[in-house]
Parts: sequence; C-alpha cells; structure tokens
Amino acid sequence: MKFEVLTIFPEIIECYIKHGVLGKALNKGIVEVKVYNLRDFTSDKHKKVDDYPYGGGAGMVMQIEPFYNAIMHLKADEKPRKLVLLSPQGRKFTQKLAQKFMEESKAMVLICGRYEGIDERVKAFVDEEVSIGDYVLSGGELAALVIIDSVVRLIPGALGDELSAVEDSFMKGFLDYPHYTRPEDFKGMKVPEVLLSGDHKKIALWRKRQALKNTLKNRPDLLKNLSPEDMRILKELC
Ligand SMILES: NCc1ccc(-c2ccccc2)nc1
Repeated sequence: MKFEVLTIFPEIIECYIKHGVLGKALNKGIVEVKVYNLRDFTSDKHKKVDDYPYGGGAGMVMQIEPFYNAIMHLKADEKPRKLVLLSPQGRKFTQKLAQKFMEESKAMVLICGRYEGIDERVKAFVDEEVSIGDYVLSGGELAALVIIDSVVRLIPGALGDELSAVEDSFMKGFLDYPHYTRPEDFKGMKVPEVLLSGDHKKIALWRKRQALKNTLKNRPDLLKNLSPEDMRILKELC
C-alpha cells in the first residue's frame, strides 16, 4: 500500500509516521508514504499557495495550480491511485471505509488543505472527499494521518498476525470491551473476578455484554442488525 500526501506542512506527516505500528509497517515495507510539499509545485519565487477569496469574506483560499501540478506529476507514472480530499464536507470516514480503502486501493493520494479551504475546482481531479468528523481543523493533515493509521492497521501483517480487539469490535459494529492488566488491585480498584477465572467462555460472554453495554450507552446508533444472541444479551441489559 502506498500513500502520497500533498501538504504545505510535510513535517507534520513525516514526524508522525516514524512511530509505532506505522513506523514498523514502513520498516517492513508493508506500506510506503511519500510526502509532497505543495510549495514545490508553485511557479512564483515566493512559492505562493493561497490568495484572497473571490466574492470576499474572511481568510485565504488555497489556489488550484499547486494541487493541479502535483496531481499531474503523480499521474505521470500512469499507475492507478485513489485521490482523496480531506475536508469537513466529505463523506464520513468509518472503520468500514478504512477496510474498503485497504481492500480496493493499492495507492492513495491524500490531499490536505489549509487556510479557509481550497479552490473548489480541485475537486474535479479527486475521486473522494472524506471527513473524519464534524469539526473544523486547521488543515487536512491530521485527517490524513487518521486515514493512514487506520488503513495500515488493517493490512495483513501490519499488526503482527492478528487484528487487535479494537479493530475486531469496530468491524463487528460495536464499541470495545474494557481492558485490564496488572496489578490486580490498584488502591482498592479491583480487576473484575471473571477475568481472573480462566473460564474463557464466561470471559467471552462478559466481554460481549460489556461491549454491548458500552455501545448502548455511548453509541446506540451502532446497534443495528444484531444477531439473535446479541439481541438477547442487549434485552437483559435494558
Ligand atoms: N474532517 C476533518 C477536517 C478535514 C479537513 C479540514 C480542513 C480545515 C482547513 C482547511 C482545509 C481542510 N478540517 C476538518
């Protein structure tokens, strides 16, 4: 999987990807991340990337030319790639979309805006506009990192041999169950007895109940298409 990121702040991306699972995946060659500074695709000596908005209003808008030049530069190798613009107006990014990106795209271009946004005409050159949530950030870079991180974790081999419980639960459409580790008693706060029982069937049932309880409490919108067993457990919780 290859990610190509277009941004005016390459260091934001370069710093983050060195660490943790992403860093390991890069070292293993499971993923490649190339970062391009949009200023390198300008044609003026000041490397200008923004200008005043037509129609007036506050702030500046990023000009189309650097984006266009960068996209044409990438497309010169004629390899297939999915071009994704990060924006608050995009389609909501979910674990399922992360799975879809991982399965369908060999290469993704993540296009990061700044300022008040980017010239609308850039969208003529992208495949998808994606939002990681209903809030405005200072730019698309954090959203790009969210997408890279969540997609890379799904690549077979990136996490060692198995997905984590978190991915598992989100893939099933629930929130995660609680996790505990040593010490067994921290200032009187004890680990639930069931987790010390060694009874794996009981532990699995407890975890499912907790995951459903958490989901019911914090994300009832995720509780759809439940299996009869999960529905039975949920009814006990209500
Ligand atoms: N969905 C999160 C998100 C993504 C991008 C931006 C953004 C902010 C400023 C300029 C260009 C993009 N904001 C929020």
